[in-house]
Amino acid sequence: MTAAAVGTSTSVRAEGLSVSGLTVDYGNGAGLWDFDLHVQPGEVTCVIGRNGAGKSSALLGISGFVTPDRGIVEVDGTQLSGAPYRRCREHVSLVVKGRSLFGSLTLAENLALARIDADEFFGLFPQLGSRRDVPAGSLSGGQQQLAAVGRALLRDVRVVLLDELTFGLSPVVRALIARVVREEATRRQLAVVVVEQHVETALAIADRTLVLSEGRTVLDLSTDELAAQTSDVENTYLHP
Ligand SMILES: Nc1ncnc2c1ncn2[C@@H]1O[C@H](COP(=O)(O)OP(=O)(O)OP(=O)(O)O)[C@@H](O)[C@H]1O
Repeated sequence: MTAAAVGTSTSVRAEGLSVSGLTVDYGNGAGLWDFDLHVQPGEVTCVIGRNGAGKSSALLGISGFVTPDRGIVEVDGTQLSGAPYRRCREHVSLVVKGRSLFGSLTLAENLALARIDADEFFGLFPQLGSRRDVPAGSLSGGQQQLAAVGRALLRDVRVVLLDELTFGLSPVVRALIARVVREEATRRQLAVVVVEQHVETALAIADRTLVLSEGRTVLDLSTDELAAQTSDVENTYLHP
């Protein structure tokens, strides 16, 4: 990776998240090249592809946790700049793989730290109500993932990036998360990007789906187009 290529400027205003030419070159032949994306407020875009395709690199480059070699990231027409914590605080929620709560703090304390309205949160996930004052580290994996997703969706941001949000979860919890993400994207007019390995999740929540292979976008599909070629996409780009 080279020094930050993302500076500060304002271009023609486009609502939502716009990414153009995002390139993350790890210097070992792997990474992400010339990644383009536009997600309008209220839309969900899924990014799918097999292991190592570059999906996480896209989210890390957008959020600034990895410094892109090239590319422009804009939220509502304003180019993002600055350290990752600033980007995440002001514009972007990012849920990474694994759990992203403070394990020694209670669920309620985790929410307070992110300035989330607890009533709104427990309205989304009433099944977590009884776990409110339990240390987040002692919640089950699925409960922690629900909490991390809810916290990301309810923060005062315009863009939500979710990496493998259904990884390792039961079908019931996967369906619950998918429903909440879809509903909150619409209700809060969020631009949401979801990295996924399951076409079924993309079919359930996405307006568009990008398929990555070896660091490049090989397909950009509407949900109808994805439904029409699900087995081709799975056989060519998802299965080993
Ligand atoms: N810090 C790094 N240094 C060197 N190579 C890296 C680094 N991070 C990722 N890579 C490589 O870049 C490529 C893309 O990785 P990335 O994690 O973005 O893929 P992914 O599609 O998210 O994969 P997975 O589904 O397995 O998480 C892979 O070949 C990976 O090995």
